[in-house]
Amino acid sequence: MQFSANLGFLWKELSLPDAILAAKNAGFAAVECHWPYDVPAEKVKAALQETGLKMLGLNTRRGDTSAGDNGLAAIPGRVSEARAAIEEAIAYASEIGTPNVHVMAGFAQGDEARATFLDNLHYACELAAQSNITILIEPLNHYDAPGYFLSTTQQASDLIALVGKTNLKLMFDCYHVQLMEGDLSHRLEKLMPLIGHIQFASVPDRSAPDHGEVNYEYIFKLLNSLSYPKPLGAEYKPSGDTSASLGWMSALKHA
Ligand SMILES: O=C(O)C(=O)[C@@H](O)CO
Ligand SMILES: [Mg+2]
Repeated sequence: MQFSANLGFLWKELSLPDAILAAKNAGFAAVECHWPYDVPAEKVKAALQETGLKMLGLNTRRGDTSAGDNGLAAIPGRVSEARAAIEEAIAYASEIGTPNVHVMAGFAQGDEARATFLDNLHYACELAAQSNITILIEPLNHYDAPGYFLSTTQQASDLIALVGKTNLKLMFDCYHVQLMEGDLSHRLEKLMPLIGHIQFASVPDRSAPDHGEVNYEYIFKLLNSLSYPKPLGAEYKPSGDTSASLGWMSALKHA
C-alpha cells in the first residue's frame, strides 16, 4: 500500500513547500492538500520537483468562510463565484501537475441546489477535461458539516450518472462514509468504478488510523485484493506532532 499525506491536516504548522519535504522524508508516496491558494504555484511546483512527489488533489475555494461558507457549487445565486473558484482550482492544479480537483458543494438543500450543482459540475468537467484533470465530489458527514449539500455515496453516484462525464468521480473518504452509511467493504467494492480517490482516518475521532471503529488493516487488504492502484489519502488530525503520529504507516503498509 502507498499513502498520500493530506497536508491540510498533516504538518499544518509548516509552509506547504516545507510540508511536502516533510512528507517525503516520512516515506509518503504522494501528497494532497485542501486550499493551497496563498502559496504561489511555482513554489509548490518546485517542492514537488525536488521531492519527486505528486500532489494528487486540491479543493476549490470555499467562499467566505468567516460567513460560514463551505463551498459554492450547489448554492443557487452564486454561480459566477462558484465558477471562478472552479477556474482558479483547475488553473492551479494544471500548473503543478495535479490530477484531481475536488469541487466543494457548500451548505444548501433542495431541487434548486441540486440543479445548480449539476450545472456547475458539468462546467467543471468540461473545463477540467482540457487539462486532463478529474473532478471529484465528496460526501461529508452530518456531524462535521451539518447542512452540506452532499452527504451520501448514493447521492454522489446519482449525480455522477446524471452529469455523465467520464472525468467526474467520487472521493470516497472512509471517515465520512463510515459515519453516514457504514458498510465500508461492500460500498468500496460496489462503487470502485466511480472512485477517483480514497481517504481515511480513525472513526469517530478523525485521528491516526490505528484505533477506533474501523479496522484499516482489513480495509486495505480488501483494496489490495481489488487491485486498487493509487496511494490512499491519510486525511486525519494528529493529536500532537505529525511525525510522532505515523506509527500506523509501517503497520498498514503491508496490509
Ligand atoms: O473534509 C474532508 O474530508 C475533505 O476531504 C476536505 O477536503 C473537504 O472539506
Ligand atoms: Mg476527505
